[in-house]
Amino acid sequence: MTHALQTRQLHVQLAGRPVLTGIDLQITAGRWTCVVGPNGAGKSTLLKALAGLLPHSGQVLWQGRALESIARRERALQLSWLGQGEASSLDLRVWDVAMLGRLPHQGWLDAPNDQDAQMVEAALKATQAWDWRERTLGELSGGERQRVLLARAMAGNAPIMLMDEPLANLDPPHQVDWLEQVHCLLAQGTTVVSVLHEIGMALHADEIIVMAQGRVVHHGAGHAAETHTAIEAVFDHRIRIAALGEQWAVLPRL
Ligand SMILES: Nc1ncnc2c1ncn2[C@@H]1O[C@H](COP(=O)(O)OP(=O)(O)OP(=O)(O)O)[C@@H](O)[C@H]1O
Repeated sequence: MTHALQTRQLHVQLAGRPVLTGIDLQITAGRWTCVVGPNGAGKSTLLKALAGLLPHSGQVLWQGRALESIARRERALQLSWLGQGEASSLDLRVWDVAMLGRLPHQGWLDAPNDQDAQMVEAALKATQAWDWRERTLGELSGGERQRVLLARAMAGNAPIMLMDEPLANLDPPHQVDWLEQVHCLLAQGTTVVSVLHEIGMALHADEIIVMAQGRVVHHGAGHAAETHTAIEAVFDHRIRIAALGEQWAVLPRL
């Protein structure tokens, strides 16, 4: 089995405080892995460390290679990133924002070519953001902006895609669209890792990493009963995961 991403004894400190402690992970290539856990558990920090965006101790490996040995440009081609609440310039046109996703494919000072334009068009259409291509980001709602940023990440066409709370601000139909976009990415062989608070959506993932207090407390299949038990426990049994046909419902335990 190929591992798209691995960590060995990963530790991260922020402002002198340990935030991730001794994380050993193996993330399977071509599958969707979802990271869940309570606020402050370290999910975003883990995603950033996997992306090489944070100083850390221990090892992060991409396709078996130590992150330090991979040049910046190659990293940008290998991995796309959709961050949480990104401060993109609100004056930029939607088209230009999505085109930023093509930067790693372009030479220094080169204008975008036809292939770049085709990829951007396909990504904006996939997230139903095409009609806004001439508008600026500042003229869009939070959920609409999120769909443009998702298009930017998809336009990069990287084999690994990391997304931190991609469903934030999306209404239910667009959350379902996102799930379908993930399935399209998986069909192309992309490895997807996402942090989600929407547990009902997360349960559709192939694998789930359950975190608490800077540690991984469980890593298992999204459909496995042990995974559901671990999720309920990490949320202090305030939620219950119940089977509903071939899916699951996440219910508040009142
Ligand atoms: N820049 C920072 N400096 C210091 N501490 C930080 C910083 N960023 C995050 N932390 C702390 O690190 C811990 C983990 O934060 P992180 O954002 O990874 O959690 P999370 O699981 O993604 O939370 P949430 O679900 O609320 O988004 C928290 O206790 C947080 O307060």
